[in-house]
Amino acid sequence: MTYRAGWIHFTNVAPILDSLVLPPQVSAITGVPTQMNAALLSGQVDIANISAVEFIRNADTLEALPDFSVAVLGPVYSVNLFHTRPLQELRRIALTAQSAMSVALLEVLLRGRGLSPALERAEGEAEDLLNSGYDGVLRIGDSALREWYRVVGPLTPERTMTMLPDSGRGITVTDLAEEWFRLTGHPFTFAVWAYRKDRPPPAALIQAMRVARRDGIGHLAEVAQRHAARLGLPERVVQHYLWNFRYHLEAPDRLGLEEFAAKAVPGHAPLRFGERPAR
Ligand SMILES: C=C(O[C@@H]1C=C(C(=O)O)C=C[C@H]1O)C(=O)O
Repeated sequence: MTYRAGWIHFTNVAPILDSLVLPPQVSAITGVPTQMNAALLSGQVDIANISAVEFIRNADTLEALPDFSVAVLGPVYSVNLFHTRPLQELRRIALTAQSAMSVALLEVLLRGRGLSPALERAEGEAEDLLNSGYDGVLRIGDSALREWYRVVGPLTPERTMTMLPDSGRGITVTDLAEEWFRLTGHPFTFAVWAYRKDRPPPAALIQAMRVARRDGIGHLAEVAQRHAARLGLPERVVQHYLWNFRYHLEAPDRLGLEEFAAKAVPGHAPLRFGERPAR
């Protein structure tokens, strides 16, 4: 019987997925986070790299691979709130329907500051939405990375990624993972590779994913070059963006995940992970 995978194939997982050779009898589909979350929860696929909040919400039926994550310590560059007034004055924020995780994180961060602006789903470019009645726009993934760079770039030899300002063109960019770090001192884990407890992945798939990740991280400059061309961004931006991710769900990433779970989904079932690979 075929084992079905669902991949959120944003650039941030290119170092794992680009060189992945699926074992025989494993098939894969791709989509944005909310599509892959739904595909896993409905049983359309058996494993997917899903929004960590959906893993937490469904902890009674799901388990996650113990050594795969999309996490960061500090800024992520691609989960951004673009806004035209100070955070405490925001009245109307446009959310993206692609994302479950960033919406849950935004809610936690707003609640922590005692803020309650209206949150509405609306698609489109951040700048267009900011010109049409919204004072905040939440965007994720490749388009958020591109819009961030359009607002705060360009990079010069004197201005590296971490030195870029947080505003430009009258727009401030609040990086939600950096806000999380300021609040907790922990990494933020955006995605885990989850599967239904009764449908664990074949060992050959996990092995192939580990080989692909090693290969991707070992050839990060080439991965960055390929995707920079596709995204229309400088190679240096994409390379920094990619090396900044934590792909191994290490102890700090789990700590961040557990802390987020306690804040966002109080009373959730215990989070379950498959066995750790031998060291
Ligand atoms: C950091 C990101 O991570 C992704 C964001 C997700 C979400 O917001 O639901 C889900 C999976 C992650 O891979 C991003 O795409 O910008």
